[in-house]
Amino acid sequence: MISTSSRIPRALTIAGSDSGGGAGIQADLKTFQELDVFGMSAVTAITIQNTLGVHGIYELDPEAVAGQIDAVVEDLGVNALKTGMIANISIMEIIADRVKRHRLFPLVVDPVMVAKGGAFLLEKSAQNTLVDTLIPLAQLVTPNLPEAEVLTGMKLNTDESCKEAARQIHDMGAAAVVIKGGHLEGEFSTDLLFDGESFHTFTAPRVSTRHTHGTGCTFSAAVTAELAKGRQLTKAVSTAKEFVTQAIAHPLELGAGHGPTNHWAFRQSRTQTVISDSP
Ligand SMILES: Nc1ncnc2c1ncn2[C@@H]1O[C@H](COP(=O)(O)OP(=O)(O)O)[C@@H](O)[C@H]1O
Ligand SMILES: Cc1ncc(COP(=O)(O)O)c(N)n1
Repeated sequence: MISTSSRIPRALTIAGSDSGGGAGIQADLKTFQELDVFGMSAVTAITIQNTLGVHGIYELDPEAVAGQIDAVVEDLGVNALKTGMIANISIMEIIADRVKRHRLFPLVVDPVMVAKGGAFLLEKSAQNTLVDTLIPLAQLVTPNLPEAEVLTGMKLNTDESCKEAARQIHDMGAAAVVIKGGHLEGEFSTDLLFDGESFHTFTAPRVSTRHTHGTGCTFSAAVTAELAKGRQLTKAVSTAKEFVTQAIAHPLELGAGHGPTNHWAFRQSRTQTVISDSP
């Protein structure tokens, strides 16, 4: 029998564990699975977390993070990877080392800094280290608005300022940038992609909901899954936008706080069949 394993797209997430299952490693693996991609993980930190917030963080030894990356790369192979919560500079530096050593590509960097509840998921002094380590290695960086402001030092309150920020992050060495518009207000939620040559916008109706825990993780994981299948960047971002929009629009209403999104909503939106009662 001919082995088909080499044709199965495989994606790696390097991120923090969210015990509540809505963000981090758990959101990434669910998203990979929903998009028919085999998911693998390298955990950077374990968070004690639920919909009410982050109640504790246990950072892993950088060598433990590197060991997980080496183990999956050397045996299973990685078609695309993403980073999420990185916790500290030592972990960031060892991830950058492994990306270079194994020539891992394409790399999606979600520059996770602060959880929606306010907890720091990356030590503050490491925020700008991203610019010297991982951003220059990235095929795509996916900051939300506050993260783009930290990276560029700009106040982002107009379309033109967002475009300028995207240009600046591209100039830091990233091949492409998506500035996500979830933190804005208005009828629509629009994300701005700059691929080094042109700008593309991805717009969906804004859903009025408190269940937006893990939206950024889910979006960047969906882009990574699509890149693992060999999709072109604009198409991958477009599918990811559709995935996260469905996940937000069909909330599961779990937990007493900011609940998770619905990771199976995208699949259901594609497979819904019309049931007819005629004989
Ligand atoms: N209320 C919402 N309605 C529709 N889309 C949203 C909403 N909030 C966020 N999004 C989308 O979810 C994705 C993640 O964005 P955002 O929430 O800004 O990221 P993060 O979780 O990193 O803060 C983006 O595609 C954004 O447009
Ligand atoms: C482990 C982990 N990674 C990322 C996030 C960010 O998600 P959000 O901004 O929705 O809180 C999180 N809360 N926890």
